[in-house]
Amino acid sequence: MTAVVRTEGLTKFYGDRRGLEDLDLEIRPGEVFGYLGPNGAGKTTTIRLILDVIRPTRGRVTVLGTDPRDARVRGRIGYLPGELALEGRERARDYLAFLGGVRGGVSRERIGALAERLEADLSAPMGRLSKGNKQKVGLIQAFMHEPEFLILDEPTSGLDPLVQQEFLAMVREVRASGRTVLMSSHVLAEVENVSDRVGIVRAGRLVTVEDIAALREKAVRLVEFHFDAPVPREAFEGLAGVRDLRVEGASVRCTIDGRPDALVKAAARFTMVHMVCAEPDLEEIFLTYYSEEGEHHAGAGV
Ligand SMILES: Nc1ncnc2c1ncn2[C@@H]1O[C@H](COP(=O)(O)OP(=O)(O)OP(=O)(O)O)[C@@H](O)[C@H]1O
Repeated sequence: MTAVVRTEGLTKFYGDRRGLEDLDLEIRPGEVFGYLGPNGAGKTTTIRLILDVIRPTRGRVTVLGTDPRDARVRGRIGYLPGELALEGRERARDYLAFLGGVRGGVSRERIGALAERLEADLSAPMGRLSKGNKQKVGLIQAFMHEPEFLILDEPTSGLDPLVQQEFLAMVREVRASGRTVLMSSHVLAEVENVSDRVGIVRAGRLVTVEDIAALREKAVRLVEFHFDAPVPREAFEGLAGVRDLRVEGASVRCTIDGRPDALVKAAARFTMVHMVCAEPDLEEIFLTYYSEEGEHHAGAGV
C-alpha cells in the first residue's frame, strides 16, 4: 500500500535556524495522524514541505506516491493553514462558491450543509468575520471537495467546544470513508480522541510516533480505593507500576504507570466500598517525552 506521506531525512533550515531536521515519517492510507508539538517545534514547516510551499534543505518527501512539485497532487489535498488570511469585502459564501468552482464544482448545498454543521456565518464580509468564523470558513474550504488527504494545521483553534465536537465528527467521517487526515496541534487533548497514531515533534526533531493505544498504556493514572476497614501498607508496597503510594486507614491513593493488574489483584483481597480512577493524563506523557528528549540531548545544544 502506498504511503500517503513518506519523508526520508527531510530537513529545512531557514538560514542557520533549524525548522526541521532528519524527519523520517510515514502516514498510512486511511489513518488520522496527530502531529503534536509546542510552538516552534516544526509542525508548520513539515506541512509546508509536504505541500511544496517551501523546499527542503535536504531529504525527500513524497505525497500520495508523487513528488509534491507535481501540481496535480495539490488538487487531491484539502488544506487548512494555521494562519488564515481572509480579508476584504467579499462574502464568505461567494468566496467558497468560487473555490468550489475551481475545485471541480462543489454544490452550494454542500457548502451550506457544512456551514450549518459548524454554525458558520457566511453572509458577512470576510474582513469582518470573527477569528472563530474565519476558522470555520477555512475548515469548509478544506473539507468541501472531499479530498483524499486532509492536512489541518491547528484546526480547532478559536472553535468553541460544541463546534469542536462537530469538527471531530467530520474527521471521523473522513476516516470512515477510507481517506486520510494529518492534523497538527500543540494540545494533546485535541487530537487524542480522534487520532490513530500520534507523532510528537520538538525543536525540529521527531521525538516519537506511537499508536494512541500504546500512548494511553504509558499514561499515568491517579487511583483511589476506599475499603470498609483499615488496610496494611505492606499489601500495596512494591507492586509493579505503583508510585506515590499513600495508605491512610481504609484509604489507598497512588498513581499507576502502565497496567493496573497487580494493583487490582492486591486490592481485591479487601472489601472495597468505593474507587476512583482518573482518566490518563496524556499531557503528562507529552511532558515525559519532552524531558527524556531533553536529557538525551543534554549538552548537544537542543
Ligand atoms: N520563514 C521563516 N523564517 C525563519 N525561521 C522560521 C520561518 N518559519 C519557521 N521558522 C522557525 O522554524 C522553527 C519551526 O517553526 P514552525 O512554524 O514549523 O513551528 P510550529 O511547530 O508550526 O509552531 P507553531 O505551533 O507556533 O505554529 C521555529 O524555530 C521558527 O522560528
